[in-house]
Amino acid sequence: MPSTDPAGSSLSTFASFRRLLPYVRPAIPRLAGGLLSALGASLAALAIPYVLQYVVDGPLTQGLTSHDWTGLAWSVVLVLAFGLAEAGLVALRRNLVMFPGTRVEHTMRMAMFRHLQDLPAAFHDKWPGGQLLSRVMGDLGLLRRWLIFGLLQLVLNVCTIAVGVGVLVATAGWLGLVYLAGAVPVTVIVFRFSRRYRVISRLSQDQSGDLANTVEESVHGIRVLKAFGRGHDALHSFTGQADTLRRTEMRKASVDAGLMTTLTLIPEVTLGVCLVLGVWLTGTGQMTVGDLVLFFATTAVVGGPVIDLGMTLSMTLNARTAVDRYFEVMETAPELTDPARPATLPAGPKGDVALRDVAFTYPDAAPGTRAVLEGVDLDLPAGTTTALVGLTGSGKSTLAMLVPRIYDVTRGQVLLDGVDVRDLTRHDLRRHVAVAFEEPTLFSASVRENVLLGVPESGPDAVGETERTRRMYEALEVAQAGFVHDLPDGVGTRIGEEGLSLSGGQRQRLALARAIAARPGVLVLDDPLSALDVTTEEAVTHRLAEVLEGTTTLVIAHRPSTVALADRVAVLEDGRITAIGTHGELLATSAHYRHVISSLEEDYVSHDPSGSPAEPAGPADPAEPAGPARSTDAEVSA
Ligand SMILES: Nc1ncnc2c1ncn2[C@@H]1O[C@H](COP(=O)(O)OP(=O)(O)OP(=O)(O)O)[C@@H](O)[C@H]1O
Repeated sequence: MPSTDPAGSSLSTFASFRRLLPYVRPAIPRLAGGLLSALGASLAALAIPYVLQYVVDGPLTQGLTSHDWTGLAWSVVLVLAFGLAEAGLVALRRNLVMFPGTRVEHTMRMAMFRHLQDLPAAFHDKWPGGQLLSRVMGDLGLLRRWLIFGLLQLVLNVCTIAVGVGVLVATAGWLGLVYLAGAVPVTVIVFRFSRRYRVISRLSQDQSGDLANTVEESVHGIRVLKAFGRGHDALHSFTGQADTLRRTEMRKASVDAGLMTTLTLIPEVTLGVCLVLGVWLTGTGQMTVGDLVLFFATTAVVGGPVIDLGMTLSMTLNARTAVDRYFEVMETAPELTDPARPATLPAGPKGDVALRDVAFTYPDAAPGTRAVLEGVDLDLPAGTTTALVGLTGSGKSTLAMLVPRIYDVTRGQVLLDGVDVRDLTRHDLRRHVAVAFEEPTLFSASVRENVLLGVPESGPDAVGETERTRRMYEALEVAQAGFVHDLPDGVGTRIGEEGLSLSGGQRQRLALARAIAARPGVLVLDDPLSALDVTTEEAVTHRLAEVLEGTTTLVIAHRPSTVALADRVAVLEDGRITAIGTHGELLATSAHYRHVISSLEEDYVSHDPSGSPAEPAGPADPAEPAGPARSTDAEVSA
C-alpha cells in the first residue's frame, strides 16, 4: 500500500468531510429533519427546569391553596407533555436518519467498487486486497454509524450546551459565567486529544486493513500453507498482527477514557463550586430558591451532552479517518481512461494488430530499471495465429497485456485495424479482444455465468439467450470442458471462489472456454493449456486450430505443443523481438530459438504429468498444415 500521512490527509476536518457532499446531498432533507427533531427533543428537555422553577417559586413557596393546586396540576401536565414530546421527537429522529444513512453507505460502496474496476492493473499491483476490503466494508460501516448517530449527536450536544449555558448566564448572571469558565480547560484538552486521537485512529484502521489482508492471503493460499505445514507460522504471524492491533486499540481506548474522565470531572468540579456559591447567593437573598433549582436542573441537562461530547468527538475523528482512507482510493485517477472523442474501428470483420516501436516499463519499477519491452515491432495479420516464445522473464506476458490495455505502452503504439487502442473506448476494445491467462480466475458464480462473462446480455451488442447457450456449449466443447456435465447441476453448478473446487486443468479449460465464447476478433492466450495432460491438450489444440480460423491470435507458448497452433512464431529476447518466422525457418536460422525450444522441451518432459516424452511441435516446413503434432529432439537440433 502506498505510504500515507499518519494523521490522515493534510486537509482540515471540515474540508475532509466536505468531500462527502455529492453522496450525502440527496440525504440532506431527511438528515436535517432528524437534526430538527433532535433539537426539538433537547429544547423539550431544557424546558422542564422552567416548570420546576415555577413550581418551587409558586405553589411550593406560597403554600398549597386550592388556587395553587390548579397551578401544580398544570405543571405536572406540562412536565408530562414535554417528556412525551422529547420521547416522540427522539423516535422521529431515529426513523428519519436510518434510511439516508444506509443509502449513503450503499451509494459510496457501489461508487468505490465501480472505481476499483476502472483502476489500472498497476494500482492493484500496489494495493493489498485486505486494505481495499477494510475500506469498502469497515470504513463505510463506520461512516454510516457516524452519519446516523455521531454527526447529529455532535451538533445536538454543541447546541444543547450553547443553549443551556445561555440559560444559565441569563438566569444566574455571574454564577452562569463561573460554570462557563469550566469550558476553557475542556477546550484545551479536547484540542490536544483530537491531534493525538487522529494519529492512533489512522494507525488502528490501517492495521485492521493489514490484518484483513493476512486473512485473505492465508485463506487464498491455504493449500500451500497446508502442503508445507506452515499453518503454525501463518498463525504466528497473524497473532503478531492481531496483538499489535489490540495494543493500538488499547491505546486508543485509553486516550478516549482520559478524555471522558476529564469531561466528567471538570463539569463536576465546576458544579461543586457553583453549589457553594449558589447556596450563598440564595442565603443572602440575591437569588430565589426557584432560580437555584432552575440553575441546577439546567446543569443536569447540559452535563449529559458535555460527557457525550467525548464519545461523539472520537466517533467524528474515526469517521474522518474513514473518509480520508476512502478518498485515498477514490481520488486515484484511473490511468486508463476513455478518450474524449473516441475513434471507431473501420466497418467489417478484420482484426489486424500491430505493435510499433513499443517500450514498456512497469509503473512501480525502481528508478533506473531496464525497460521490460524495448523497440518492439510486431505485426499480427488478421486471421493468423502467432506464437510468442522466449525464455522466462523475457516479457511475453507483459507484451500480451498491452493488446487489451491491461497496461498502456510507455512509448510507441498498439494498433487495432490501424487505430491506436488508446483512441478506442475500453468497451469497444474489449468487445474485439479477449484474453485467457495461465492463472485462470473464476468467480463465485455458475459455470454458465463464468463462461458467458464476455458475452453481453444487454446493451447494443446484446446476444440473445438461445445464441448465448449455443456459444457456451460450443466453447465448452472446444475447450474439452465436458466435465461440467458431470457436476451436480451441470452448467448451473456454482463453482467456488476463484474456482477452488475445480482442478487446475479444469479451471484453465473454463477460462479458455470463456475467451472462446466471447467470439473476439483478436484472442490473446497466455499459455492457457499449461495445466492440461497431453491427451487433453492435444484434443484442445486440435479443436482450437479449427475455431481460431478467422481470429487473430497471439498465443504465448511455454510448451512446444502450443507452438503447433501458430502460423508464425515471434521470438522475444530480453524485451526485444529478435526473430520472426515459421517454426522451421526459425529452427534453421535462430540459435536463440533453438535454445528456447530445447529448454521448453526439457521443462515440458520433466513437468508433464503423464510423463510422456515430447512430441513434434508442428510443421517444420511452412507448407505443411499446422496441427497438433509436437517437435522432436531431432527437429530441434536440426
Ligand atoms: N506487476 C509487475 N510489476 C513490476 N515488474 C513486473 C510485473 N510483472 C512482471 N514484471 C517483471 O517484468 C519482467 C517480464 O515479466 P513477464 O511476466 O512479462 O515475463 P514472461 O516472459 O511472461 O515470463 P514467464 O515465461 O516466466 O511467464 C520480469 O522481469 C518481471 O519481474
